[in-house]
Amino acid sequence: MSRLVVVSNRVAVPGENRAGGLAVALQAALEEKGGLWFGWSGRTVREASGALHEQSEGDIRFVTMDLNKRDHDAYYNGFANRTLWPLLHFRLDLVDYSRETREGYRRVNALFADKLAPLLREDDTVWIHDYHLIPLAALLRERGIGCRMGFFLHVPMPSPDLMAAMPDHARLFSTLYSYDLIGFQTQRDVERFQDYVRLFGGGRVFGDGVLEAPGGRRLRAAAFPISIDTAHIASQSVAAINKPAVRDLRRSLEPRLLAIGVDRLDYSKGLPERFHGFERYLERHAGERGSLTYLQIAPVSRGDVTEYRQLRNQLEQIAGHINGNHAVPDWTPLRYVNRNFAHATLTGFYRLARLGLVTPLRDGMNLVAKEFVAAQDPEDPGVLVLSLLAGAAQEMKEALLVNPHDLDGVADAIATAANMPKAQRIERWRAMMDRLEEFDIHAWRRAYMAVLEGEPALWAPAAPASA
Ligand SMILES: O=P(O)(O)OC[C@H]1O[C@H](O[C@H]2O[C@H](CO)[C@@H](O)[C@H](O)[C@H]2O)[C@H](O)[C@@H](O)[C@@H]1O
Ligand SMILES: O=c1ccn([C@@H]2O[C@H](COP(=O)(O)OP(=O)(O)O)[C@@H](O)[C@H]2O)c(=O)[nH]1
Repeated sequence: MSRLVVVSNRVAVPGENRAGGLAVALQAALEEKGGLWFGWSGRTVREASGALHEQSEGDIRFVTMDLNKRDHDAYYNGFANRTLWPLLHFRLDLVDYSRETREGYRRVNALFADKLAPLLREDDTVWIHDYHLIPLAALLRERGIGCRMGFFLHVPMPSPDLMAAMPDHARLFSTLYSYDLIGFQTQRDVERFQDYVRLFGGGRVFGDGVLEAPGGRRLRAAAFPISIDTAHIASQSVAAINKPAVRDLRRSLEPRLLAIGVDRLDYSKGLPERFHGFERYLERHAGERGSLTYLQIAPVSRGDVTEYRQLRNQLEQIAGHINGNHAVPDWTPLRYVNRNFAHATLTGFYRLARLGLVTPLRDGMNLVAKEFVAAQDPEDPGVLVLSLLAGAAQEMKEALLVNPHDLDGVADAIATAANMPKAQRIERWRAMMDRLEEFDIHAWRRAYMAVLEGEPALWAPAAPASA
């Protein structure tokens, strides 16, 4: 059996407790089979980039690499998060492109390849993750690595015309042809990538997910919707109810219902729109005022990037405005917390909540939506209000699906969820939970690996027949 080597920018090294679905999901995926996890150490150093650190936990060996400030600025803060992130989230208006950060991105990817290549064995299976590392397979192949290599894109694939708007797009995106399998979150992402290959990428698209690159190399592209460790989260949420932070939250709410949002502080998550939607709920459903408290957990993310700092200021202003207008001496409608919470604690918060608010403007998947469902009490589950524009909406049709730009729609969905009879809540929850139990994070890893390792598997979580 070949060894699994996972490569990602963000690595959940033991003791690390940072928000982000990729690290949470890959940790769960690696726990089952073990392997090597290679990536950035999370440290920016004064010296030259490239020092390696190694540690092990269980069957997982972690090897991480330091980056210096110049490289980190160009690669992570710059090209990854100011060029590719907005582009891939359909935000051409926020794309900041510079040749300098593009070169920094390439330089760091080349360093990843230099440091990783000597650690690889011929029969390894290498699984590279996300937009930070698009050219890595091509760079490894230049260094003589011949083993199977797969890529998984955790974020959306936008329409081809948007991709083609990025200067020099073909130079970057054509490096994807060096992989054997490219995984996407949804079928729509696959289709948009196929359109790009056909229209701008000089390649051909065949049935069954097969693509042909210019020059004749063949590879596959398919959808593998990422998931969560459903059974683990369900049992964690029961135990978490006794954690002091969860008990304190419950005590502070009574007798009011809780609506919860948990998102990195990122413009893709639609937080200003959600706050405004909540305010619209307070106005449109004035009779219910005081019956529900909205807790938004929003740990600061990518705080060195200008757009993220501006978002933080904007949210502070909107939150102040909402509470200033609607709070009464014994009730604050919106609790806005910029702290990162341990995953286990969050499961307890989810279980307390009657509503989960997940309304991104675009999201590759959104694991919080799935975690919220997995953490509910089967006898008295909460209701998920979910954006149509999150990848998760493709599989979670029993949520209350909303367009996050439609503030009245979000307001009314909050009211509907708050008043939904128990029988209907149970019915909707059960359907989503059944699917999450079947297609959990382990099924995701196995399905991807089965295709990458050459044994085609059917991975199509059946969409429910009706909403
Ligand atoms: O590593 P950071 O810059 O701190 O950001 C955290 C992660 O954000 C993004 O997560 C995505 O992956 C999730 C799991 O597949 C998915 O549910 C979500 O929709 C995506 O936004 C990013 O893609 C990761 O690389 C980051 O580590
Ligand atoms: O304070 C926090 C906030 C979030 N998360 C986790 O971060 C992940 C966020 O993943 P998601 O796919 O929803 O979005 P991303 O941040 O990856 O874009 C989820 O597993 C959350 O439980 C966490 O551990 N602590």
